[in-house]
Amino acid sequence: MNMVSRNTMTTDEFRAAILRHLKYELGKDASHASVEDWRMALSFAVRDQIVDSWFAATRKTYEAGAKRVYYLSMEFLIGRLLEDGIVNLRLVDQARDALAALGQDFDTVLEDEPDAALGNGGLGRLAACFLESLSTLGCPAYGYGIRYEHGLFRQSFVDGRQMEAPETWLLKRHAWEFERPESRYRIGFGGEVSTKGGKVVWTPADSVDAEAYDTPVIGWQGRWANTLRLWSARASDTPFDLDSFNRGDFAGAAEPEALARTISRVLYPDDTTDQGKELRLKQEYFLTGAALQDIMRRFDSEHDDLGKLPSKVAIQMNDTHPAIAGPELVRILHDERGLPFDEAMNMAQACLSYTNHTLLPEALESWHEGLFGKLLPRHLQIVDRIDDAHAKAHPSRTVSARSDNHVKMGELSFIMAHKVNGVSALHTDLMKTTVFSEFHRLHPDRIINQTNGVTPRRWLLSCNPRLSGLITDTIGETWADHLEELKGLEPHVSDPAWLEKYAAAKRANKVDLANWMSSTADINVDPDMMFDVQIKRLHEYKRQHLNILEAIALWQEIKANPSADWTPRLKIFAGKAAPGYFFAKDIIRLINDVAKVLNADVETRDMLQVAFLPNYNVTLAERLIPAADLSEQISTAGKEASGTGNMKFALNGALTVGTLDGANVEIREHVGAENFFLFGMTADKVEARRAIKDHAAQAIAADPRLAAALKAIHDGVFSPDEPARYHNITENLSGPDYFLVSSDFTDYYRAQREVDTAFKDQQHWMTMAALNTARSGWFSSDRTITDYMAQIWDAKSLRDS
Ligand SMILES: [N-]=[N+]=N[C@]1([C@H](N)O)O[C@H](CO)[C@@H](O)[C@H](O)[C@H]1O
Repeated sequence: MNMVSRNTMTTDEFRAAILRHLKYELGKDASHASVEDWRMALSFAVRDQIVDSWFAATRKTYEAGAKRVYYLSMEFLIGRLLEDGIVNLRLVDQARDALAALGQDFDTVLEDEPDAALGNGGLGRLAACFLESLSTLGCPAYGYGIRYEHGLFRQSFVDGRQMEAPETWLLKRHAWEFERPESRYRIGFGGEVSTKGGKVVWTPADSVDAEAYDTPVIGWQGRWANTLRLWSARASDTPFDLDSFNRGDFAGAAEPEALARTISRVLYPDDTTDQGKELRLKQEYFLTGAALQDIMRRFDSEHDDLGKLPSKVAIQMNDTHPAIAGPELVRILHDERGLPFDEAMNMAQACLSYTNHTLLPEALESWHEGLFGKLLPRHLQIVDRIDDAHAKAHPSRTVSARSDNHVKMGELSFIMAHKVNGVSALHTDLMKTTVFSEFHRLHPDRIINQTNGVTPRRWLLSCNPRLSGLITDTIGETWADHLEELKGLEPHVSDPAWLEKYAAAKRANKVDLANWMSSTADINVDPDMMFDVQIKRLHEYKRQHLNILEAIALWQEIKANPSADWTPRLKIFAGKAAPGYFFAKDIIRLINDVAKVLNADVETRDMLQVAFLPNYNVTLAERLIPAADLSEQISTAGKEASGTGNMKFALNGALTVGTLDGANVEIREHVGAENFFLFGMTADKVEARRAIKDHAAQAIAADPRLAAALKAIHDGVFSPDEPARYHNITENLSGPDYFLVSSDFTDYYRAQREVDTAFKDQQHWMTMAALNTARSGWFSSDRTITDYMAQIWDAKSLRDS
């Protein structure tokens, strides 16, 4: 059996460590300690071991003069870190037993930790999974991001409407960051560009300081740890204006610090939408400028030959948000280090690579030259020279980084990157045939695919201990960082006794979720219902409104045929809408209004219920995914670049009902078409259908169920006190319906009835579920990062050296 080394710390040693930290770090004795005190004491005890690995990894990297990967991202959706540390250090039993010996409940202590919600959705969570895999693989790396005081807003519902409140993770103590006052950089904005002594000099008008906060990121078995360095904004000069204070202008006195801190105050809550706000551009340059100064300082401290830079530094731009890294690195190499412009440009390009995460036009960042030039006058000049150099090298080109008085960040990133990747096979193909088709013609080898992945430590081992226990009992433990070994489960799937255990794990997870829902959200559900789950950001292309439309049609069918052999189903929704995205917020309200009617309907509620759980975040996902039977991945084909929730569900034995979009395509290839409920138009069919003027009306005319469901919404069945409340939705779905909800409805309804039939045969269903788990090993972020290391970064693991 493939065993993994144990953590040698004993429960007694661990208990002593917790007590030592409680006394000397928190100044508390056990009898007066709060749950937060115990959480902090436990965290410090875990952190001790993480810091040991961290120091060892840092030392090894320096001694080897190794190449480092720098992952620049405006988002790192970390979630909680305590359990992640305990699981990666293999200290679960010791922690649980040590706390029990101290009269404390492990789960209660874990529950006390706030989520670090420093991201919007998939892009941010991917960055966090990538850092954990970089550490697990022992690849020297830094994540660079912003230490937002307020992460993604807290969501609640009032009369079914989304309400937003500031997120306040920093109001609670946490043990995972080390302030680094010595790592502080000045970031300039605005001002003048002049030439002095033949050299171009940029003299910023304003500046803020970026101060570093380091969080160690531990890998599997604690064999390596890398650094997540988050920047916090500080006033460059005097943070406090004493003169104003003495004049009694107290607000004025605090203004310098308050203004500076604005830059790292809050995360912009938009997922796949370009905000285009000045503060956002300032945030992007703040992150990138600080990161590049830090990267160059570290390089200079180890190397005195600038020519070595590309062989020691690999910089990944997580979408276009840090795309200013191109002009900034050229500015440093040309203006400050004196390299000729073309040489500086080529060297920068050799260091830089760019990941595109979406094709949605509204998400592709572009800045008006007025704003860009005002904030970054020298960078605008450099962008123009970069664009001119590219035009000179490619006279036939029809694209540029500068057009319609804007700086196009996608085009700039493409020109400044030596490799550009998409995040699923379909998405990468669509990049080559749509938004980047001309660039692909000019640079046929630059676009490559790196299908996303998820870390199996958080998304299986930690969040689903029952299933993980069964897997380990069956194939040993090395699957945790060799996820392809899950294939070893296949021979056991046909063993009824084994399958029984598999089913029991799923059922017990569902019971846990049902208990949690009744205790926290006062929703009482039967764990034998099918748990049908759609959890992701609210967006029309993700089609949560198609899902609720199907629920309404099913409800109407059940009411028409109450005695039919229906499959009891609970539809669970969770997800936030960007505060300014009103159509998405109306979809949330509609789902809550439908839930109110359906859950109160005594004739049908045993057959169909709907629940929208508030404040979706990483921790709620960890609670929902292990308990799911059905995973809703129903986006309009060609719109979801990859998806990563889809991978987490398949890994945890939820069957997918989905379109051939993003990574759904590859999930279906890996798990087998017979273990996937496919529906809907393919990406090429979508374009053709959308070209038909009245495509929605045709679909509605052809499907009475669809017509009846839309009519119920339109007539105010779910909003009797305001019948016209959802006319904007019904008019959209029977009119423009850009995301083809109506045109895909009939096939979706058909697929859902197939799901109902399949779920009745639990033996068959669980067989399909177990095969999903067994065949999802490829979707580990360890595989993804291994490929990035080989095909983009040319970086090596130092873990076992
Ligand atoms: N921005 N962005 N893009 C996304 C997600 N919304 O964060 O990136 C994710 C990570 O690559 C993708 O899985 C997802 O399809 C895509 O829409």
